[in-house]
Amino acid sequence: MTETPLGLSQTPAHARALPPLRVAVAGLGAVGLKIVEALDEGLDGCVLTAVSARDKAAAADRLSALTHPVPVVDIAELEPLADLVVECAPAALLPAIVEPFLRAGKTAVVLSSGALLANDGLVATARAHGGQIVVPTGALLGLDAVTAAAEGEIRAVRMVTRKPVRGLVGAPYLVENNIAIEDIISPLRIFHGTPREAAVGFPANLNVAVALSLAGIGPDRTTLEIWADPALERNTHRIEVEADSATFTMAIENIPTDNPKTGRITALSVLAYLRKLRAPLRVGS
Ligand SMILES: NC(=O)C1=CN([C@@H]2O[C@H](COP(=O)(O)OP(=O)(O)OC[C@H]3O[C@@H](n4cnc5c(N)ncnc54)[C@H](OP(=O)(O)O)[C@@H]3O)[C@@H](O)[C@H]2O)C=CC1
Ligand SMILES: O=C([O-])CC(=O)C(=O)O
Repeated sequence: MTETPLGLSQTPAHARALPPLRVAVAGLGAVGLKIVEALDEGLDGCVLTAVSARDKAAAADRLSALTHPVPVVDIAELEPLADLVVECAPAALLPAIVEPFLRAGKTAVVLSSGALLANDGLVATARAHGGQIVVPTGALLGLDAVTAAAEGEIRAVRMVTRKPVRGLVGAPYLVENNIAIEDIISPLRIFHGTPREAAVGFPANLNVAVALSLAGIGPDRTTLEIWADPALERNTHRIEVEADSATFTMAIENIPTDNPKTGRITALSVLAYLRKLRAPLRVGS
């Protein structure tokens, strides 16, 4: 971690006094493995206590270098082992991972945020049991500003996503609409609609658009364009917000992980969130 001006990377006294937050990670791909490795190296106030993976033998292999080994268990076995779960698995597994934690009044950090729209009963579950669903900023930026603007009136939120072809190939929307992008030689707009529609058509690509919509004016009023660009190496998102408090434009170019759909900053966003939970000074909301 970069040393901060106020020494935030040092373990604060009160974090040492509180029992560490027990963290489970569900899914050991591009996001999950990075989070697991960082927790194993040590993150103030948190301790990794369990992970879940599709192939337990392969997971044990991937985790063999950990200093503090943890059990690899089925999704259904995670909840008793942790206070908080980080969901970073395929979107279809979202309810199975998150619901037990919410029912126990615990926290679920959700990366497959697009799947929240088809599973919106989870919010009622969280409310009924005192649990909390956290959608981190993930591969995006500026959700603090969008939620602040939403305390006033937001008139419009527009997002334009441009991705390398390899990060989009195979998306259900492209398959269903016979849109071939493998051989394009110039940028092609492949989608214009809402985050709600994109969550169905691009379930592994546009979690960020749903997160933005949940922060602002919702998945039906936010507008979204998706472009496939053969010249791009990075997933790029440009966002414009018009509100009664401010007008702002934000842009991010995400360096991909081994998974071309997922930017490196995604896992770091979760680590930053976890670090803030027990920090004596919290910057950003
Ligand atoms: N909110 C945001 O900003 C972002 C969200 N995402 C989303 O986060 C999620 C994780 O992304 P990423 O890490 O890149 O995805 P990966 O595909 O790299 O990893 C997903 C992992 O989940 C594992 N998995 C599959 N089935 C199970 C199971 N039954 N139990 C436990 N684990 C299982 C897979 O195992 P195996 O490899 O063996 O199949 C794989 O290791 C995705 O839904 C992605 O769309 C991604 C980027 C940004
Ligand atoms: O939306 C996602 O799930 C991932 C994404 O665009 C990115 O990493 O830039």
